[in-house]
Amino acid sequence: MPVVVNNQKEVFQNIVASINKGERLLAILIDPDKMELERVSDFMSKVKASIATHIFVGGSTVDPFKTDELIQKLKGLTELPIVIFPGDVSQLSSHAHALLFLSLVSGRNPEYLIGKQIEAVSVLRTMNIETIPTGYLLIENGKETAVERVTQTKPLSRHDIQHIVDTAVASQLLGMKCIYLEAGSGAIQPITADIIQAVKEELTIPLIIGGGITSKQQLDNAYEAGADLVVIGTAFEENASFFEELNT
Ligand SMILES: CC(C)=CCC/C(C)=C/CC/C(C)=C/CC/C(C)=C/COP(=O)(O)OP(=O)(O)O
Ligand SMILES: O=P(O)(O)OC[C@@H](O)CO
Ligand SMILES: [Mg+2]
Repeated sequence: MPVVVNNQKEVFQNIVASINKGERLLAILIDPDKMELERVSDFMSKVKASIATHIFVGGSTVDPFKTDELIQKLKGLTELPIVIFPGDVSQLSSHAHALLFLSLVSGRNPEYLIGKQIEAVSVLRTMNIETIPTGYLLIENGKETAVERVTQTKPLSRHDIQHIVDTAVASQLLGMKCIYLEAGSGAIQPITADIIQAVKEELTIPLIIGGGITSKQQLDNAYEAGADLVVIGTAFEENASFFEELNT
């Protein structure tokens, strides 16, 4: 069987089309380890009434099979594209619409630069899922993050903006279709406007921003600075009324 990977590029192309129309995209990140299946239906009715445009599913550590179970359930409850944001190969599911094919380019751990990706190929061969090559940059936020622990890598200094920009541009030159600047789940300080602006200025591909965004103001700040798609997880996990705040 020929190797993978899909000719449909719908999710990515729709992201680009939306950006070109000036739309602001918002992904709600659902962590399979933190979302009980009984709660999904109620949660998704709030998502439906919100400004969310995408569902991301993933976690830095997740029980095998939980992702697939959750995605199957989500599919009956939403029309939004469901995109896997994987911490590991065990999170791949044939039921998702797309997969962020991440490489952790801020780190120097070969497992997360190319090892997991090679491991994923034998699984991808069995599914027909759109893959979106994504350069993933972890930026320090003031406390150690789960991604740092799991990958045994150091985040980039938030003060060395030039190095962050150069890392993002190198990723684009390597052929990445998206850049994801990550402050980490529950970050004390989200990615700053200065960093977003400087990176956006030199990129021609979509820019994803996530980590530590817990207010409408912070969300708007990220868009104003140049974020194309913002990812929010923890704020929805910890504060059910955040959905209402977003709709104001
Ligand atoms: C391409 C494939 C199959 C795998 C990629 C593997 C790579 C490079 C992963 C990048 C590093 C990593 C562990 C990313 C995790 C991304 C993620 C889903 C973060 C969200 O989880 P958190 O919310 O940070 O952590 P908690 O689970 O602790 O809340
Ligand atoms: O959970 P939060 O802090 O919203 O972060 C979202 C995502 O970028 C984490 O990988
Ligand atoms: Mg989390």
